[in-house]
Amino acid sequence: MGFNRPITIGRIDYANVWPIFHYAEQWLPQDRFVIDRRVPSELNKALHKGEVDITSMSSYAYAEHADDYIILPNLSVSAKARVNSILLITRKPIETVLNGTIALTSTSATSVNLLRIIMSLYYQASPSYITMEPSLDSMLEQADAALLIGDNAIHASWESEGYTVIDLGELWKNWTGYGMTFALVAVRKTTAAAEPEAVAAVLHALTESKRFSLADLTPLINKACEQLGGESSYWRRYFQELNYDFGEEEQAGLELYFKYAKQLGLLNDDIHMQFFVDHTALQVNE
Ligand SMILES: C=C(O[C@@H]1C=C(C(=O)O)C=C[C@H]1O)C(=O)O
Repeated sequence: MGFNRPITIGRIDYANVWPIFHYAEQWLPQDRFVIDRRVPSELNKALHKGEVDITSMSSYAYAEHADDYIILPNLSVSAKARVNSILLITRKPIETVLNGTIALTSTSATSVNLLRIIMSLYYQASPSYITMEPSLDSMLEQADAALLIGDNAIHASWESEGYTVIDLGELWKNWTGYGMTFALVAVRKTTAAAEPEAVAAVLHALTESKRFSLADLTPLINKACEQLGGESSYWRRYFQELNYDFGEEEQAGLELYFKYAKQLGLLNDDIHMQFFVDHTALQVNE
């Protein structure tokens, strides 16, 4: 029983998902699929409310409603170490920050909770937190440090002379030995049941887009320089240091994050990740 309407796909409105979406958008027919671009925190809510059917989203927000969602396999926004766009930025000594106030971007779910985990379990500190729109200057007027993600973090890092900048992907790697998965692509269970072929088509388009993008980063790098500024060498390294897979290694890192989040009361339940299986790919030979 299919939907009598187009399938809505949520696209994170940051450069970090470009490899997964760049080509896919052109390949998915517009009469069947609608792309909705928003920041992660808005897409997280939209999936929960059913305003989007399939979306790139915060891995933390997936976990909050894991029973209602299914993960599209081997797609993510992860980092093996440095992520370059999830940054705690301050002008003050770290001791002041640990005992002070941190402004958190309103656009994130994974990274704000990663920071809480790092503060509690790594630094054994309990700073105060306030949530704000992502603007470094106003955040640092009201707090001792700011957590930014995505394009806002990238732009802030280009203007960060004289600031201390902590890359949370790098800190997580040095602390735990694991990589970190910040975003996943998930589908509502009801959509996967009603529209398995459409979901399989989206999975195929995103997987092929990732493959094409990573085989030749130049078109994405040119687009990033044009739309977001910066040097092509920056963007080449940015896309190369991100990791778009979600295999055993990435799952192990994310499972540790979920475990710490539960330990701190940031998640209620143990998470059992469920993956979409593309039955349309199974050929029956008679
Ligand atoms: C690598 C990133 O990963 C992301 C971080 C997210 C979060 O903190 O909730 C959500 C999606 C991604 O945008 C980034 O934002 O730069």
